[in-house]
Amino acid sequence: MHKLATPMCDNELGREILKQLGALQLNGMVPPNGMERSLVKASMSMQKPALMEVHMRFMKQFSELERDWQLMKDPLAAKPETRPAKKKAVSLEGMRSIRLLELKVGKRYHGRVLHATLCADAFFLNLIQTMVEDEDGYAARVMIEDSLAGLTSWAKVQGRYPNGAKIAIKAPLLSELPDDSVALYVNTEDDLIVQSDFPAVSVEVNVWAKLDAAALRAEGNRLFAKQDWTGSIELYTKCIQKCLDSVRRKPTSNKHKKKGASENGTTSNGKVVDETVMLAFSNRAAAWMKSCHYERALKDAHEALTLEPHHLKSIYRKGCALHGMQQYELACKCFELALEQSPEKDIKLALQKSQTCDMQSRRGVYELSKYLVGGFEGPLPEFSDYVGPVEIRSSEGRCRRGLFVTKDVEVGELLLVSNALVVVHNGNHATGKNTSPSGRSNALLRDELLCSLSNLLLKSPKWLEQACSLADCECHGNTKVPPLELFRPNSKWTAGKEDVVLPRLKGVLLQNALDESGSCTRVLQAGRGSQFLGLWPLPSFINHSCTANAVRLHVGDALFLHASRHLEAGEEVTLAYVNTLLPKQMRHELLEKDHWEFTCSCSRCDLESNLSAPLKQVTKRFQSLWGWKEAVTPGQVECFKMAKLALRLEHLLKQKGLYLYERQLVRASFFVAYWVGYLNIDRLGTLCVKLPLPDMLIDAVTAVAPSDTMTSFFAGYWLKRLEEQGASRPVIHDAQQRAIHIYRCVYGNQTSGLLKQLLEAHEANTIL
Ligand SMILES: C[S@@+](CC[C@H](N)C(=O)[O-])C[C@H]1O[C@@H](n2cnc3c(N)ncnc32)[C@H](O)[C@@H]1O
Repeated sequence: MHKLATPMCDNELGREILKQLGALQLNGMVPPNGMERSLVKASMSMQKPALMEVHMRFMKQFSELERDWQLMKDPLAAKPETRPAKKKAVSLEGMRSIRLLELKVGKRYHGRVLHATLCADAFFLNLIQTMVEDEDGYAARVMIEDSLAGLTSWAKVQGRYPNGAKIAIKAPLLSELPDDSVALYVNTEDDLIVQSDFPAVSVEVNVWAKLDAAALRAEGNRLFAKQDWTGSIELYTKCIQKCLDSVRRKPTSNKHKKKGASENGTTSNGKVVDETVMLAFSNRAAAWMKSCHYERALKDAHEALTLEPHHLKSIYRKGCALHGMQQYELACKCFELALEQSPEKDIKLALQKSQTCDMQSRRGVYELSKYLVGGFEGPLPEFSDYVGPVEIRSSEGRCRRGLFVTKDVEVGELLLVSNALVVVHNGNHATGKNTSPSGRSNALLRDELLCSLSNLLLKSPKWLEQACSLADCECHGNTKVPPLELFRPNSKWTAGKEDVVLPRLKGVLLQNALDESGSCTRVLQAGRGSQFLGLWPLPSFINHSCTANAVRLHVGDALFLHASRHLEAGEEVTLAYVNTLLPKQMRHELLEKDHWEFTCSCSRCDLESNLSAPLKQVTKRFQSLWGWKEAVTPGQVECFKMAKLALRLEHLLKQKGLYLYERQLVRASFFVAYWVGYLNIDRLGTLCVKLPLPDMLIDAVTAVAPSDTMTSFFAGYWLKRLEEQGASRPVIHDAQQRAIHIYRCVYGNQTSGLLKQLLEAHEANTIL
């Protein structure tokens, strides 16, 4: 039964209505359970169509409810009431605009105003609820808390907040609701101003109208110094507009305009029309840069240079914008040009950075050693993207597209490097194009990621096109193979006409966002939370396999993809989306839980399906014992049971007469059962003697997941054990070579010395 919350209203009539509504509920005349929940759920993602649909359904039911009640009480009272006259002394003076998508959950925006249109009929339960749409077409649910006094019926509420009315929300706050959803919260009615109450935008215009162009630029500089990039951009824009308006008004300026006017109305004939406008363009370029709008920064730097070709800061800013767009070669040229004018340290450093990135993106050579040893400490570096010997191609079956190698590739060879479009961390620090620190649940991480992504895509047509090229949940026919140029630094790429809607973006994230889990994932992130969720464009084309052949190594926001096996030219590159050292049924459950929306039918899954009934029983037993999997030292009884299960499996494998490779695949699925036996060899005695040698298990897990943490951990453990037992030198040498090979699968083509160092560091931490 749907339950109405306690009303916020102390009005007699309001209480009466709610009491009557309560009575109606008992007669079954209530919105179905979950209706309100669907509304808030829909509002979380600001998907206008979904939000509207639930809102309308709710509205309809609510209005029927109220009409029934009115008719019951007094048939005449059912007529809509007129809007109560309500005059307020309101002012929006000095407040700057903000858009819905710019709002962050939990942050109140003082001094900002959200201009919007009511796009649904308002209604109320314990507070007034309605929907607004901002000028970008994004919609949100609004909850007006302190608003019931004098508005005790649906008709009155609608009269006060009529559909289509323009409103302004002062100091907006996107607030989290108890069920993890978000809504725009307005604490008092005074913060929500309906248009007829105020002379809309004109107040704001008047404030700035009083200032001349130089004062507007100075005001922009002041906001820039306060790191208010959006605010400074607004003021530089007003300054530019003012200058251009005055130029247009002067008859002499029209002559300039005819000769070589750019689209902004400035001249490109080398003569400086107005220093103020040039500086405003240049400063706005800096502000765009700071908010990661690199294309816009480039355009403004270009405008400034059209007016003053030798303006040092504009040349430097143009270089920075090009660097941000991964046009490293062109960026270097700008910095070299700037250095000819002034040997400033900042310019030298910028040149060095662009040269390094240029080299990395062309040759795929990265210096990772200092992040691999030394506990991954130190500041996070910037790595450029790199597209190695890979291509995107149509893939068979349900996979649509996939990533394939274009030549034979050896173990450890770097296939690509990709920086996150967006990433959110469940921990402390975060950097990158668009990252945000938090301490949130998985669902909220996803929402935060969606919010960051939708903001980011407004900033660059290239990022937008990259996101649009990815698959979404509904398989909306996205089988087009995008050109690799879209992902390659320094490439010539021209923007298409991509557009994206939020529901599709949500689908894109569900299908492509990667986290820290999976058998072929290693994370090196100094000082960050270990949990993250992000979107890396090119790696999003890699399909899943339960015997994957590549590994992703996360260093900061960069994802390094290495081959973890030898690959032949034309072979598909695969990653394990989930932990693959588990039985088929558990792998499939994990894939399903992670919203991947496919059932893996790789040869390993097929093999396990073919072993059907007997393997099913072992799996069931394994799952029931799996509860204590994380415990390093489970009780002796559990260890005994697990080890016995491994023996039962060995018996089954013998009976079925499988090939060695097939046996390895199945053993790897029950890795934990063997592992517990080996770890407790001293406690379990004769039982463990019957288990196959640990070398066989290492081979099995290497065959399935050469880069899994467990694989390298186990190889390191066994090496240490052999040394302690005083095994012969050749035996220890072989174990060491095998462990180093496994480390190469994980960390890529590092020197043998470095891999040995890593192995020793690992051994020191091994629990024995
Ligand atoms: C990260 S995308 C991989 C690229 C995707 N195939 C494409 O065309 O863009 C993940 C989606 O690819 C599909 N996929 C990945 N691996 C698969 C597999 N082994 N079998 C079937 N579909 C798979 C699923 O639809 C999955 O949700």
